[in-house]
Amino acid sequence: MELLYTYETLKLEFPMSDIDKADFVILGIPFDGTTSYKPGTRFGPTLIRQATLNLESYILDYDVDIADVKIADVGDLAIVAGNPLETIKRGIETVEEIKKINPSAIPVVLGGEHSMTFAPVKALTPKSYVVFDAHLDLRESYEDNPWNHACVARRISELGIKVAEFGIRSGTKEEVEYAKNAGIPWVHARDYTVEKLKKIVKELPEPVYVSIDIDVFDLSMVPSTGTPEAGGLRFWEVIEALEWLVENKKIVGFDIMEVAGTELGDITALTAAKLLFYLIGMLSK
Ligand SMILES: N=C(N)NCCCCNCCCN
Ligand SMILES: [Mn+2]
Ligand SMILES: [Mn+2]
Repeated sequence: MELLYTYETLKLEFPMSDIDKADFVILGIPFDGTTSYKPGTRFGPTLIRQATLNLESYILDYDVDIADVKIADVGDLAIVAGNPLETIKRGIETVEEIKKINPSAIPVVLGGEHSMTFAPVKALTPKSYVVFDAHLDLRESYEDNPWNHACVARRISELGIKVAEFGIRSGTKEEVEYAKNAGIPWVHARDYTVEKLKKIVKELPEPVYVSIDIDVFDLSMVPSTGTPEAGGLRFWEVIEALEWLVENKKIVGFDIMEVAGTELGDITALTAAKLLFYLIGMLSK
């Protein structure tokens, strides 16, 4: 089924479901028009899908086989090159189309730069936004653009959605001030513990949208990303947090953003593909 603004792309290797029968609907948003350091996150959706070919579909520790999960993949959004706001508008319309066809499906967005997260969040209207990221993303504007990827959490906060951030190790004094005044809790990567996450997240209203900026992981695991930062979280630390989140909060959607790269089999895409399987797996258990 073709939606207004999407086109067919590489699919996962096992049979995919139709949107109306799916539990998860994958949408790629290959936009990297505002990336400020390393380019290439436009290739993220394709690189992540291709990296899943390397993985067993059976998740040992969950006893869940992703191949048995009803997943639809609508392909990638037809972006508007260089225009984040127009692309976001198309993204909002597309996620709304998906929910109209199948209100119970969980949209899964593969980025593309983090500014695109505004689209599923605006379409799904969660009460809370939990983000794993190296960056606060609370700038008012960056490089003369309020829709820059460094501003996405601020645009979401301005919708009245409760924001909580984990794995942070980059931001400006102004962003820290904004977080304080807006009541946005955030945990620095060096101080992170799952107990601190639980204490903050358990107070958040539901439903929750979960966003993973792949640069939350340590640089060694994700060298191909828009703005890489050393000192990140470990893979199983984030999985442990997500498992608790999924167990304790209603999740309306999630995304994996800022995966860049130019080569098939890039380790950043492999990290993202494993994360994608684990997220779908834990939500399917
Ligand atoms: N959310 C983000 N990815 N933020 C990145 C902002 C750009 C940081 N570069 C600072 C440049 C100063 N030399
Ligand atoms: Mn980000
Ligand atoms: Mn980031």
